[in-house]
Amino acid sequence: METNGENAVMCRGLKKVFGAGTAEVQALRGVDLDVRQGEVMMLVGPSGCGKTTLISTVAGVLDPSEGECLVFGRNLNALSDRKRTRYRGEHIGFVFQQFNLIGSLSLRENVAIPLLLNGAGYGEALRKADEALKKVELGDRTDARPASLSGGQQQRVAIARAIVHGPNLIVCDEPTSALDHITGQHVVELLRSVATGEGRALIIVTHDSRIYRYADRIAQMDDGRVQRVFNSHQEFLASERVQ
Ligand SMILES: Nc1ncnc2c1ncn2[C@@H]1O[C@H](COP(=O)(O)OP(=O)(O)OP(=O)(O)O)[C@@H](O)[C@H]1O
Repeated sequence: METNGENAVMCRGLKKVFGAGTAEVQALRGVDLDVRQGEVMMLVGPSGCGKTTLISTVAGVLDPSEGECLVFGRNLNALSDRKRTRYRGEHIGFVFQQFNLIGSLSLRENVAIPLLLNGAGYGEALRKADEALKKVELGDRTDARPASLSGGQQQRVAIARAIVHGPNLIVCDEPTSALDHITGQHVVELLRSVATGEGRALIIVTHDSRIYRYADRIAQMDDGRVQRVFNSHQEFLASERVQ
């Protein structure tokens, strides 16, 4: 993966329209956003302002209606479906509010899924899954089923699954909202430790003010646009107090 020191993510004039006619929704109305390598960028803003649409577009899951988004210098939307799926599978990891684990599979099988989708052999995939589970301190539970774990532990399995293939960009949609305060903090600390560094970046959509302090920068969205980017959580909280 070449990085050349460029931004991890660079969005310019990103627009996304869902539906048509009277059902038309302009979810993104011209987003400009840079995410630097090595940083944790949090996206905040009221419900419906376009946060999930933005990270889905950045991650190449949705096509923008207009504008451009480069991920490590690459325009995913210019790639064929096959190449884009491959790029996503190799370089991007996803963590959601719901852990989305498969109940009938063991933890190690759940975590191995991205590698198997990328074409890895079964044995190698399981070995790497075990390593990822160790990183999230569940190395002693590899054969367990998800239902036997607490919510925080299940989210840690979901993080192991998001990092098992060594992605450069991890996008998270409300990763702590189903967790209690302390567990949520542990989960974000873990995400920070595994997902940042040169050639990497972490984007977290959140409503959870208790985790703002783990952000390097906070982008505030409203009405389909990034209205302002704060250089620290203190700066963001100070602006909230003024309003
Ligand atoms: N697939 C879709 N089809 C039609 N409209 C959609 C679709 N996905 C999102 N929208 C609409 O786009 C707008 C932005 O939605 P989005 O989920 O990105 O907001 P959000 O900021 O993530 O909200 P929340 O914080 O509630 O999750 C909303 O009006 C939503 O109803």
